[in-house]
Amino acid sequence: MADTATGPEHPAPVAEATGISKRFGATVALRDARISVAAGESHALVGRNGAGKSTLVSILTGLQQPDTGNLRFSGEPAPAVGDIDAWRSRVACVYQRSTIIGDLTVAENLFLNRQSAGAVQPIRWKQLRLRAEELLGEYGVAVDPAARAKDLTVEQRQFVEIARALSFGARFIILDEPTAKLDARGIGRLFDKLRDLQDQGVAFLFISHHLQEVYDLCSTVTVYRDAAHILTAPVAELGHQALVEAMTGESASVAAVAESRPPAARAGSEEVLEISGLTLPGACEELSLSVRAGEVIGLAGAAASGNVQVGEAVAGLHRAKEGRISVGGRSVHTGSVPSALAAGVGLVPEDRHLQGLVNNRSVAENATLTVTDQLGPLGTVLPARTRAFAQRMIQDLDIKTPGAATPVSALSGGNQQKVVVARALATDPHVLVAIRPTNGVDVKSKEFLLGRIRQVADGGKAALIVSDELDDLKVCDRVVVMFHGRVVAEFDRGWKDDHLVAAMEGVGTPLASTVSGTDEHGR
Ligand SMILES: Nc1ncnc2c1ncn2[C@@H]1O[C@H](COP(=O)(O)OP(=O)(O)OP(=O)(O)O)[C@@H](O)[C@H]1O
Repeated sequence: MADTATGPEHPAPVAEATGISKRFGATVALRDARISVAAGESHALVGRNGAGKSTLVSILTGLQQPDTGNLRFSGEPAPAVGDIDAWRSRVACVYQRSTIIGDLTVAENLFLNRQSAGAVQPIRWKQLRLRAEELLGEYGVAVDPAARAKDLTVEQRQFVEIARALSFGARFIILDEPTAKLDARGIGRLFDKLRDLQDQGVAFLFISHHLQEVYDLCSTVTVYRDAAHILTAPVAELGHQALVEAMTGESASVAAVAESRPPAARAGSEEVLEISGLTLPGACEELSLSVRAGEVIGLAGAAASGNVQVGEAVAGLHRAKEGRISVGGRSVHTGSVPSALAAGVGLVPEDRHLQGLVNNRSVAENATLTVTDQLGPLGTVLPARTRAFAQRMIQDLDIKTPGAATPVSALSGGNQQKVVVARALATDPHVLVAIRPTNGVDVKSKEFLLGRIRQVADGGKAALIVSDELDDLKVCDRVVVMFHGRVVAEFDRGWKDDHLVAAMEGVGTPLASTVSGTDEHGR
C-alpha cells in the first residue's frame, strides 16, 4: 500500500511483514514476500497449494523465524522469539486442526498456564469457571465452560479459540482454512461472529481455498504464487476470473471440471456397490443406495446427516446394526476393513491426519502403503519400484514435492491431501469412496483430483463422493442427499445449487423426489 503515513487518522497496520524469505532445505517457501493488514480489516490470503501461506502464518505467529525480512505489529517490532505472552497479545491463529486440549474443560483451556495469579497460589476452580463464563459471555460464545473440549463441535471449538485469542488482548486473528470442517450453517454463524468482531475493531487474515468466502467476508485480498507476493487489491475490484489467474499464472478457465460433461453412466450397467437397509446406530436408518459401473454418485449432507459414516461403513469402518453392503455382488462384512479391502473398496478418509498419513514417512511410502504387495516379490518391497510407483503418482496428481523421498510432513496441506487420494487410487479400486476429497486443495488442483475420480468410473468402476462441497458434487451423475440419517432427496445432473443446499439443510425437497433441470450455468 502506498500510503504509509500513520497517526490517529492512519493507525499503523496491525501486522506488516516485508521482505520475508524462508527456505526449508532446497525448498524456497517464501521469497521476498510481504503483507500488510490494516486495523479492523478483513484481509484474505489466497494461493495454490504450496504457495507459502502457512509458512507466512507460522512466521506471523512467532512459530518460525524468517531467514530475512521485517515484521511489525501496530508499528512496533515483533516480540523476541519465545516471548509467548507478547506474541499472544498481538496475534492468534485459529487452525483447521484444534490447538485446544480435548481432555480439559473449556474453562481450563481458556486459562491454561494462567489459572492462578502466582506460581505458588492454588488454582481456584470455581473462580476459573466464573471467569470463563464471563469471557465467553463477553464475546457472545454460547458454550458451557465446564464442558470437555473434546465434546465440542468444530464450530464451538473455533469460537472458544477466538475468545481465548481476544482475551490475551490480540486484535489481529489469523484464520487458516477455518471453514474446512464446517457445514453451510456453521460457516454462516462463523462469518456472523467475525463480522461482529470486525465491527469492534478486530482485524482478520483469512485463508481459504473457497474463493466465494473471500468475496463474502473480506475487503482486501493478497495473492501468493510460487513463494512470492503477486498482488494485493480490494476484493470488489478483482473478479473471480482475475483472482484465479493471479493464483495460477494462467488465463485458462477455472470452471473446466464443472463445465466438462462427463459421460453418463452406461444404462443397464451392473451394480458395483449396493447398500440395502443399512442401519448404523446414531448415523443412519434403513438406508439403501446403489452405484453402477461407470457412475460417480454423490452422497451429500450437512455435518450431522450421517453421510460420512455411511461412506466409512462401505470401507469397513463401522459395524452395521442391520442391512447389507455388497461390492460386485459379494457381501462385505460390515465393520471389517480387511473385508472391504478384499472386496476392492478404496477410501479417501475424511481426516488425513487421523486416518490418512504416516507423517514421518516419505511421500513414496505413504502413497504406496496400500499396494506393498505390488512392489516386490514374495512380500519384499523394492525401494526402486516404490520410488517409480510414487513418481508416477506425483506426476499423475500434480503433487508439489521436492521428491518421492521427502517426508510427507514437509508437504503443504493440500499436497498431503493429494497423497491420500493417490494412495486410495493406487489399488485400482472397484469402488472408490472419497470423503470430502478436495478438502484443502486449491481451485486448480481440484480439477485434477475430481477428474481422476471421474476416470475411475469411466474405466468401468464406481465412485461414491461423500461431501457437502458443491464443486465435488458437480462431477457426479446423481446426488443423493441425506438429512439426519435418512435419504431426503435425489438429484439428477443439472441440479440448481440452491435446491441442493436447501435439501442438505433439511428444507424444501420432499422425500425421495428426483429433481432435475438446468442449473444456473446452463448445464
Ligand atoms: N517443515 C517443512 N519442511 C520442508 N518443507 C516445508 C516445510 N513446511 C513447508 N514446506 C514447503 O514450503 C512450501 C510452502 O508450503 P506452505 O505450507 O506454506 O504452503 P501453503 O500455501 O500453505 O499450501 P496449502 O494451500 O496446501 O496449505 C511447500 O513447498 C512446502 O512443501
